[in-house]
This record gives sequence, C-alpha cells and structure tokens, in this order.
Amino acid sequence: VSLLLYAGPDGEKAWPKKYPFCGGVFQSPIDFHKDILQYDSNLLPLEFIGYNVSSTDRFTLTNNGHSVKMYLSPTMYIRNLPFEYTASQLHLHWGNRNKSEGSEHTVSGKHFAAELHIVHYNSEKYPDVTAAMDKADGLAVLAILLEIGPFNPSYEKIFRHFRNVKYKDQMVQVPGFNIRELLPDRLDEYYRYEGSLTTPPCYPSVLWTVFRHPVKISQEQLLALETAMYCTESDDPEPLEMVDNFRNVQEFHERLVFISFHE
Ligand SMILES: NS(=O)(=O)c1c(F)c(F)c(S(=O)(=O)CCO)c(N[C@H]2CCc3ccccc32)c1F
Ligand SMILES: [Zn+2]
Repeated sequence: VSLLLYAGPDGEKAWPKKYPFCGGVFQSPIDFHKDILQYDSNLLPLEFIGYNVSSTDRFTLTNNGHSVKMYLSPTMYIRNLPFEYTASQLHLHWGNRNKSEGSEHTVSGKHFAAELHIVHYNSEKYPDVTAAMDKADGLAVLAILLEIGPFNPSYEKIFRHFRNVKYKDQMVQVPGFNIRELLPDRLDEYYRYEGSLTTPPCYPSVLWTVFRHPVKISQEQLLALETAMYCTESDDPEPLEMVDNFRNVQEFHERLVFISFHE
C-alpha cells in the first residue's frame, strides 16, 4: 500500500482502482442525520467481557504507517450482538494541528476532533480476524467520538507511549488497563448500521456501533495525537507527518441507521 493512503494521487479517490470493494456498497464512514435514523427498541446495551485487563499483561502498540494501533487480548469480547465478537485491535483517526476535525463519522454534517475504533471479529463463526474480515458478518467495530475537554487519564495510558512509536513499524508494550475506561458512560445510546472497513480493502464486513456521546480529551492530548507520528520510517530522508488519516463520509442510499435512543 502506498505511503500516502489519504493524500495525493493515491488518496481515497484512487482506492477503488486497486481495491474494488472501496467503490462498492455499504461503505463507511457515513453522516448521521435525522432523516435516515430510526429508533429500534431491540438495541440493547453492549456487554464487555474481559475488558479489565491486568496491568501485568501488555498490549503491543504499533505505528503501521497510516494509523497507530494497539493489539488487544483475545480474552476480551462483546456479548449482546448477533454473535460473540472477540477484540482484535484498537486504532485512531484524527485531523491536523490546524484543523482538529478528524473523526470519520459525522453527526448532522459535523466532524468531531478524532475517533477511536475498537475492532472485533465474529469468534463464533471464524477462527481469527483474517478469516473474518471479508465476511458480511465478520467484524464488529465500536466507534468512540473524541472532542476537546478536560485531560483524560485513561486515554493518557495509550497517548503517553506515542513518542516510542513515532515512525512506521516501531512498537512499544503498554501495560494492561481497563479498556472500558475509553468508552463513554452511556453504553445504551448508540448508532447501529451495516458498513465497511474505512481503509482498503474496504470489505463490507462491519457491524458498526457508534456511541452517541463523545468522550473528552484535552487540547494538549489532541495536539500530541496530531503531531506525534509519521507515516515514514525513522531513517526516511523525507518524513511524512501522519495527519488527516480519516476517510470522507460515503453516500448512504436507501439505508437506515438504527438508534437505541429517542432524539
Ligand atoms: N476504520 S477500520 O476499523 O475499518 C480500520 C482501519 F481504519 C485501519 F487503519 C485498520 S489497520 O489494521 O490499522 C490498517 C489497515 O489494515 C483496520 N484494520 C482491519 C482492516 C484489515 C484488518 C486485518 C486484521 C485486523 C484488523 C484489520 C481497520 F479495521
Ligand atoms: Zn478505523
């Protein structure tokens, strides 16, 4: 995959040439606006099992050249979805220091500052995430919208390691902590729709759960996210800042987004 996944000639408009699904159906992210929302009383609060990981365990945090991702432990899973989904990794999407509007999903056309994704795979039907990632019922991704507010000590448990993954392929071990702390308080209020991976290969394999309530991180934490990392390797003579790594919202034809809350 070319370094410039999100910018320049190989940017998202060029994705379908090499990755046909990126030009296909059920693409994510999307804009949540009132005329596509429908209340669904069957949407229950999600249950998170094994999210409280002991500090003696370690998560591997790595820079993969277009996002910063943290591998999660296979003892973490979600219940109350159509199947049991086991955690795979979490990663983030953000803007840049001059424009802190890097969320992927938008609400009434409004971007949030950044977005956290926790990727899970259907462990009831598939042996691992690679087998699951191109199946219609393969993945479930939780999305948490991030906005500016007070310093967030839980997010800092990840953010404090950014200086050790500045460049592509660098890795660092993060002491385990309760990943539930990264989620908003109201787990019962969310948007739900069938969509896709938002990076190539864009498989339409994701059951999206986007929490209604954003989580707050400080201006300084957001700036660290926007300025810490590079897409390039440490010895690259032309370093490329890792910024604006969000896909634009996709057309949403004749589809509905189900909401677990009343307006
Ligand atoms: N926004 S998103 O949730 O759609 C999404 C990403 F935005 C993203 F960057 C990645 S990645 O693994 O960091 C890089 C692409 O492989 C993944 N990773 C997925 C895609 C491919 C794959 C394979 C194994 C485990 C996770 C993933 C992803 F699901
Ligand atoms: Zn993502």
